[in-house]
Order: sequence, then C-alpha cells, then structure tokens
Amino acid sequence: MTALLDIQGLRGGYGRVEVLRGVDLQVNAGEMVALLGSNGAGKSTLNKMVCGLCPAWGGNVRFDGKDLSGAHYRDVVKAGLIQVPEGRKVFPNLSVLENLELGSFTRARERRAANVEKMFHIFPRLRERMAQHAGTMSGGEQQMLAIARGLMAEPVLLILDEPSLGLSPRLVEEMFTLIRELRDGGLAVLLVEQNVGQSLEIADRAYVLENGSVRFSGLPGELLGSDELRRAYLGL
Ligand SMILES: Nc1ncnc2c1ncn2[C@@H]1O[C@H](COP(=O)(O)OP(=O)(O)OP(=O)(O)O)[C@@H](O)[C@H]1O
Repeated sequence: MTALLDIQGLRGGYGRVEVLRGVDLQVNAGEMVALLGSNGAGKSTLNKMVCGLCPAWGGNVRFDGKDLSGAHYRDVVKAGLIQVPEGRKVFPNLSVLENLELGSFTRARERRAANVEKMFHIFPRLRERMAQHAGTMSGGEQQMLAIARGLMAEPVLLILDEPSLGLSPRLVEEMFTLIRELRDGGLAVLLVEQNVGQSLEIADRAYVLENGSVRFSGLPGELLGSDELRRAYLGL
C-alpha cells in the first residue's frame, strides 16, 4: 500500500544546528498516527518542514501521490495537507466567523458557507460567539476555533500540534473524543502530543522522535508493552 504521507530521510534545522537527522515517517489514508517525543525532539520542526513553513536540508515528502518536497505552503494546503499549529494561532482581532472563513481561503472556497454551517454544528459554542473577536475567546474555545478553521479546508490529512495543551481535564477528554470522531469519519490525522497515554489509546500507530531521529515506530501496544521503551521514551 502506498502511504498517503510518505516522508523519507527528512533533514533540516536552524542556522547551523541540525534538528532533524534523516526522519522516515508514513501516514496511511484514514489512519491516526501519534508522534511523540520529549521537548525539543523536533516534532514541530518536522510539521513545519512538511507543510512548507521551514526549508528542509534534504529528504523527500510525498503526499497523495505528489512530490511536495520544498513546496510552498499554499500548494501544501491546496493538496489537502492542513496543519493546526501549536499555540492555536487564531487571528485575535478578527471575529470567529472571519477566522473560519479564512480557513477556506486556498481550498474548498466554493463550499465555504456550507462548511461554516458544519463547523457550527460540530462546535455550537462557535456559533454563539461568531461575532466575538477570536483573541477574547477562552483558551479551549480558541483551540476549537483553530481546529474548525483547519477543517474548513476539507483536509485529507490533518496535523494537530499539541491540541490539548493548556486545556482543563474535561476539555482534554472532549478534545480526544473529537479527534477520534474525526478519524472515524475517515480523516487521516498526525497527532503531536505531550499527553502520551491518551494519544496512544486512540492512535493506530506511533512514532517516537528523540533528538531528531526516529527511535521507535510501531503499534501503540508494542510501545506500552515494553518496560524498557516506556521508561526510555515515555516517562511512564
Ligand atoms: N526558529 C527557531 N530557531 C532556532 N532554533 C529553533 C527554532 N525553532 C525550534 N528550534 C530548536 O529546534 C529544536 C526542536 O524544536 P521543536 O519545536 O521542533 O521541538 P518539539 O519536539 O516540537 O518540542 P516541544 O514538545 O517542546 O514543542 C529545539 O532545540 C529548538 O530550540
């Protein structure tokens, strides 16, 4: 089977500091893959490189049969690879509705109104607050908005970078339920999370990135079932 996202030998960094040292990673259609690793391991850098937000030094990225190595982020979005970045990054001075509408700026523009309605159905709070400035929404509401804005582009693969960061335990539960529902609806998801236990519960496969290299790839059960791996990489 050809992977939906196929990353081979990805290398890169900042200035002269190498952060990714030849990473291979695949996500299949409809699959949920957890990308784990300690702070500074290179997870966000990998996401940025895959999405054309940071140049790679070497390696290849193929997505949905297309070579996206070194592609401009506009073309990455057009292809259906959508990222919800770490820290939400909503446009604080735009309304909730305007933030949503910007999600379909490059892709699925003709279905914008219908997709806004879909998002209001999934996230009723966003309908209630559609005229409110996004920057005045609570942290949890902003995270919902960031995900909804990503979904507005009708992703084929959604990369979620730390979606549960800073949320209360109840909202974390809701967030993981939502992510599972998205995957069950056929969306492929690459999930970057510090919340290791819950990520592995819902993931089909997992990767552990340490110091810019993949140290484990396989089934969540293999990772959790090995005392050595758990202790070495998960702190569990
Ligand atoms: N813009 C930048 N300029 C210079 N160094 C950077 C930049 N962004 C990240 N780095 C460095 O690259 C390394 C990897 O950072 P990255 O954010 O990819 O890690 P991460 O695995 O996502 O970590 P975390 O879980 O803490 O978010 C870190 O050492 C970081 O300091």
